[in-house]
Amino acid sequence: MGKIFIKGCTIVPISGPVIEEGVIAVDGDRLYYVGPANALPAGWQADTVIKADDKVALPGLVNAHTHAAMALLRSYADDLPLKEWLEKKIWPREARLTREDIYWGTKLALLEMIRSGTTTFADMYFNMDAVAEAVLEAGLRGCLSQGLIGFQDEDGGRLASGVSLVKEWQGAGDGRITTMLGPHAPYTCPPEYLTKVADTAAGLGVGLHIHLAETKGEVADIQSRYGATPIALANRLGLFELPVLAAHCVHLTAEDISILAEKKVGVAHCPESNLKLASGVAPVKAMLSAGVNVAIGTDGAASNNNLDMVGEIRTCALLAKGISGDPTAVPAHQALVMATLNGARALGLDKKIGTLEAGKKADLILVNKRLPHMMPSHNVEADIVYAASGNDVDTVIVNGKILMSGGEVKTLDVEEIYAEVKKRAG
Ligand SMILES: N[C@@H](CCSC[C@H]1O[C@@H](n2cnc3c(=O)[nH]cnc32)[C@H](O)[C@@H]1O)C(=O)O
Ligand SMILES: [Zn+2]
Repeated sequence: MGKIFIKGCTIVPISGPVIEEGVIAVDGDRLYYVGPANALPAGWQADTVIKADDKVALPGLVNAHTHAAMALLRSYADDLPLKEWLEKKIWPREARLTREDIYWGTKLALLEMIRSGTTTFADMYFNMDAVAEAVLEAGLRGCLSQGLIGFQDEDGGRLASGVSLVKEWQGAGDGRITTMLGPHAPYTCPPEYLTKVADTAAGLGVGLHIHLAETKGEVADIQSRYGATPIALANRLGLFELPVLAAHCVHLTAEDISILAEKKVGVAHCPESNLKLASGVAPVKAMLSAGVNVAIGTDGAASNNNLDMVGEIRTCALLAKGISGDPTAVPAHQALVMATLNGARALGLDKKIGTLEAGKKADLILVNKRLPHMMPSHNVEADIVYAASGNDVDTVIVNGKILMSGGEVKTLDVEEIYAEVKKRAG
């Protein structure tokens, strides 16, 4: 750790206007100064100096919905609707995954995330202690939840392991690991089970990570079983009295949108997964104008099929315009806010991360702008959203530690990960 001085970069702080030729001073795990070069207090000495006049600095990206270990199942089953994809392909394959498979699949995902500028991710899977170990090693930030499928949890063993995850890992890695409980969805968790999970989460002081209103089929099914939309059902059961991170939220009524806004539910919009599974397109413009906190996630690499948040931001912005017929929907700055500050808020981390401001944790990325597709730089936020890709990320810092520089990830052994995942891909 120590002190890092990044000089000469274009800064996109998210919390304010773009700063040209700015500097960032990192002291330990925190941002000490972010601003124009002439304002840094005299006598501030750094251990590491990064010359960044050809770079753009942004807050680290927040991937608000993943199943990281599914990187092992990348391109394992494609071109199917959600129900068939899950029931016929994914769940039978997941039943054969070992704890070690999940550890190595997660390491592959973390490598890909760091490589493309993600510094924080919200993950729902199983064997989450293996995921936590991988997060400790890789150095990024993870908000982890044990996925809970109610009808597979007759004896309560899965809920118990979700509880252990919270008790054993909350705050680990200097606070880099936080936890939630992960009731999978209203179609896999009956109402009594959802209530039980919510009560348990309330007792532990953590939030919930759930899939809601992903497909038309789900909405029809929940409506006919319980006489309410998935959102209204979750509200009726009291889930939204807790902090909730709700993935997808594709098929919504006007009333659903008001509930999401009023209850301050964090929505993880996953545009590419929704497109690929043909689940539909979430009403992002309507949610944002109603004041819903909409963040961006990739979902797992079996339904995306990459974890590149820079690409996901672009898809989000383009799709919102295309579907609404309004080119002003989700402008570039808004798309970046969604992928940083809104993600931080949805994970309950906005006091710590999400913007580049003195006092916040030092989670930031440097993106190369000395590239043909980033020239001549009329508007750097638009360049990032509409022209860049995750490959352009050069440097990643989390909690004041350099995880990648010059495109080289320092905390993970790339060759070892490739060998392990190839071996386990069957
Ligand atoms: N079956 C697990 C718990 C589920 S983890 C989360 C689950 O969500 C599944 N999943 C991945 N993407 C999606 C999606 O888009 N919608 C619904 N489920 C998904 C994923 O395959 C995984 O089975 C156990 O043994 O305890
Ligand atoms: Zn998911």
